[in-house]
Amino acid sequence: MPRFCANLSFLYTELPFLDRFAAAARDGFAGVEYFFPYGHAPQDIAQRLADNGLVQVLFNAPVAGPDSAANQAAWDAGARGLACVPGREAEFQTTVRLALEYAQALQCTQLHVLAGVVPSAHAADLAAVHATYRSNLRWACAQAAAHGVQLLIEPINTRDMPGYYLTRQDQAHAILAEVGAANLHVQMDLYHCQIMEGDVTTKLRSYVPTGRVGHVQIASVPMRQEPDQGELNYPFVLAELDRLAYRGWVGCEYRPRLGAHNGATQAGLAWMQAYRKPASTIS
Ligand SMILES: O=C(O)C(=O)[C@H](O)CO
Ligand SMILES: [Mg+2]
Repeated sequence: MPRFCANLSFLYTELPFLDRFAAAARDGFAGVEYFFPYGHAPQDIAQRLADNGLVQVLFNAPVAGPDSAANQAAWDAGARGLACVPGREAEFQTTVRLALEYAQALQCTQLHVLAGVVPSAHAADLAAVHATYRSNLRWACAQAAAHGVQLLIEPINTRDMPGYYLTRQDQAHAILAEVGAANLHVQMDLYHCQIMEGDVTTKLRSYVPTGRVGHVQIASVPMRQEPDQGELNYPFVLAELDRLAYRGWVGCEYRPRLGAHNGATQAGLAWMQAYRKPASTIS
């Protein structure tokens, strides 16, 4: 039976951020994830988690510096992380330190570290980009291990994030092997995987049994809406995750097709009932 968590950067966006926790709990989610908590004091978020009996499943390290407004402005301007960017290692380290402080306060054991877009100055020198990514991840994994946190890296499709460095599952698992840290795992977003590679079931069969898929996310393809339409057959895919004994969370990272008005997320959640049936009844 999949354990679904609500991505609060995509769901319930008609509500102020701190009110999305209660909405997710009301609709039956046991956990939440989102992009960035940094606009709020960690204790305010911890309170919402506690009030609603929710697990903080994961969030992202900032994509720029330690300042929340600057981070949001950088994200809005297209910044997608620093881990692979040569010359910005010190800034990368400040983002990881801040994220780990939040992880501790939120009792969150997983942190997604975005790879970043390959800077145009380094487009012809991917070896330097790769070496920076590897050494930044090694450093970050050591810091995270001291906090009992698992780091995640996520292959992302280049239609949504042009120039993003990490785009394929095999690339991500090769990085894991190179970095050699036990607390580095892959965030396998099936929406991105289908767009970049397809053959999703075979990829699940290859990688879930390795124990290195730390988190899965879902959305329909190509619309990135509820997982009950589009080219991926989620009843089959989610039953396959059960067959493979995947024990992590499944993040619902989609935009409700009814938009962002009051009730749109809840109205779109009928799909979740189907997955509460025993896997053997889904074909
Ligand atoms: O965009 C995605 O798919 C994600 O999961 C990330 O958190 C991007 O920030
Ligand atoms: Mg994702």
